[in-house]
Amino acid sequence: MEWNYVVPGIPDSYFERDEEIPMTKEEIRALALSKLRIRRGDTFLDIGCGTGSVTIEASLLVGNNGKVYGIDKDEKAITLTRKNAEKFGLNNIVLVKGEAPDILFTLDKKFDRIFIGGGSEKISEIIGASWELLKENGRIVIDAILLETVNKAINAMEIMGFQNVEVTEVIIAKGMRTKMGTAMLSRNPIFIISGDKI
Ligand SMILES: C[S@@+](CC[C@H](N)C(=O)[O-])C[C@H]1O[C@@H](n2cnc3c(N)ncnc32)[C@H](O)[C@@H]1O
Repeated sequence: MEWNYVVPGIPDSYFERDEEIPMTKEEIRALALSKLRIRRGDTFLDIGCGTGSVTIEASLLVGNNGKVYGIDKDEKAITLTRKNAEKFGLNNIVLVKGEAPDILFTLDKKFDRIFIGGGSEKISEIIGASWELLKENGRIVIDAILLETVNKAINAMEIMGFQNVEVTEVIIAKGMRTKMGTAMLSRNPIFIISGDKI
């Protein structure tokens, strides 16, 4: 599979899927990647890589001089992400099966950018660990569905000392053709939380 465009937002249909494994959908993914402000050569950590769509896009954005680490507690998610990495012909990706936050301390690596797409039950601890793993001037982005996760994430980010903490709520509606015309179907709201380690 080829993606030669310089902007993120690979169509969802380009990815191998498994009905048991969730995926960050293309519009939300494009926004989250934009908030991450990824640079060529960055070292990127994707916590809860799921289907691998964020891992794949980050891999393309950091390029051959960069590196992407994908973590998931579910072996099936790791296998699916690997399949997608192969489908897109990417070789700057390292996949590790394990549960955050514990697995994060075994990586022995510092990161320029961290994305948290899973792990809502332990979000405070995962944000704490991410602070330790982020380089100076590193940036974190968290996708959340639950209000409780947003609340915990903001508190944890403030306690750790993240700067420029911002919360964006996104509600995507997609057009669906009906006999009468095009009806808009809303998806559930997603919160995108971002901050800097300065
Ligand atoms: C919404 S999905 C992420 C989708 C992914 N961003 C993508 O683009 O395909 C969340 C993932 O986080 C994983 N997860 C949840 N809690 C975790 C934890 N504590 N440590 C590691 N992975 C976790 C789940 O197994 C699931 O695959």
